Amino acid sequence: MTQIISNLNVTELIADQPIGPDNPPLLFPEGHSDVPEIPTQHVLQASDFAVSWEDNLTEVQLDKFVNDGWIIIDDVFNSTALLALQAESGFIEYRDAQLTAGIRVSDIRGDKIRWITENFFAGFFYLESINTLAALFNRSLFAGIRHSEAHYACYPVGFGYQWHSDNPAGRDERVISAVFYLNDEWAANDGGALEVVDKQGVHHNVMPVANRLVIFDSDLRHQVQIAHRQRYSIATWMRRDGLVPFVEENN
Ligand SMILES: O=C(O)CCC(=O)C(=O)O
Ligand SMILES: [Fe+2]
Repeated sequence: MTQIISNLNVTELIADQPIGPDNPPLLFPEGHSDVPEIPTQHVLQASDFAVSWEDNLTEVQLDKFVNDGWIIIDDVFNSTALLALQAESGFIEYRDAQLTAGIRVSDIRGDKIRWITENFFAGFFYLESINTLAALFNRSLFAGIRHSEAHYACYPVGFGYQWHSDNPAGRDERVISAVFYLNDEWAANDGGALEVVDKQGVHHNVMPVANRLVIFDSDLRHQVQIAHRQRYSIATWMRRDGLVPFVEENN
């Protein structure tokens, strides 16, 4: 099975232009002699993930976040960035998510995950863009975020994630949670909604549709309803503690 094919050291992500669902970004090993020289090809770069967060986080949105604890931003990235994230999410090797060190409880949490490190390509640009969103939350709401972390997640058919908050009891390092969805043409009968209880106690169902970012206070309770179709996302947390270098086990 492919190890990390989006490793920056060994691969280069090249996107044809124009790219579309039938022509996704391509991954080629560095120095690979068979790579075609197509002059219109575009190497993915951080600027492809530039988002004008100020335009999305209007006063109305910020007020809603303060009062209700959650907001949705749709159509977040341009199609190049979205396709690159979708392609990367489909290629990487996932591992079983853990609840506590070494213990897996798939009745509670059925997702398979892969933490995003600098060895990722699209995912790392995503995280950099999220950091500019965090800076905006710091400027406008004094959120006190010092770094962000994120993992790709894949929920197999028949799995969800039971009610929880993203800060385990006695912890408060996670300030804001954000989940970015990657699923084209997700229908209501595919299940897999994120059900979140807002600060007023109202339940909301959020469908995991591509290019949608749902942002919520990490203390809000939420669950992922059982998915009837494979469900892809990037779960993201903006944290108040300093950056801890992420060391991934090589197993
Ligand atoms: O994928 C989602 O909609 C939410 C995932 C979640 O709650 C988590 O990973 O903590
Ligand atoms: Fe969660």
